[in-house]
Amino acid sequence: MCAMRVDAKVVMLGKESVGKTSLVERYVHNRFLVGPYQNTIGAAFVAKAIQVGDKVITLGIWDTAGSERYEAMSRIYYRGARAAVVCYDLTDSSSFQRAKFWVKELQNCEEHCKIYLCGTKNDLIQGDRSLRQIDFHDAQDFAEGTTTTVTTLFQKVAEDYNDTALQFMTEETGVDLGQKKDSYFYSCCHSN
Ligand SMILES: Nc1nc2c(ncn2[C@@H]2O[C@H](COP(=O)(O)OP(=O)(O)OP(=O)(O)O)[C@@H](O)[C@H]2O)c(=O)[nH]1
Repeated sequence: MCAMRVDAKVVMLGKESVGKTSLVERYVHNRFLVGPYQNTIGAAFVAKAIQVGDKVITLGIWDTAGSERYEAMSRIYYRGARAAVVCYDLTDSSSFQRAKFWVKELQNCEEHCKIYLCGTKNDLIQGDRSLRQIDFHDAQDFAEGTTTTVTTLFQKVAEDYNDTALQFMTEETGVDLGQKKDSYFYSCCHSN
């Protein structure tokens, strides 16, 4: 058996039932789980290799449980993460409050973790605009850019990781790097 070497740890955070597991399932296995909702207990791990230019970056994705009951455990999973995908349900304003909580916590505790804010269940608001509870501009206040699909979101995570890794290498050799970006946000509006 051959174990996969993980280059970057990625953590999924957000209120329960916002769709973190569905997002990871969609991205890694290209499927949407049907049937009754099953909450994540503790956390689940999956690794995925992504081509970035001529390199292959392997993301190790920790899908945490959203229930506040598991909050202390989620903290263990974000330690040392290079990226956090913080999810909120576009039809649930309380999930946006919870997302803000995680963003603040990551900003305070994980200075090298890049934060990607991700609005989920876009299909529901496409079907009925009145269901939208979080204004695009509210999310934009937290975001520096947008991606539209799950694939582009994780591709961006891998590319940003690659750029930062290169930056650290250059720093060590003492070459001038120009501007340094430590932490910023991306917003993604799809779960497909
Ligand atoms: N309509 C719609 N439903 C979704 C979407 N993503 C997830 N769901 C549904 O929302 C429910 C919760 O999805 P999960 O992916 O299990 O949510 P989670 O954030 O992992 O939940 P926890 O494990 O409790 O933290 C399930 O019934 C999903 O089918 C989406 O994009 N659109």
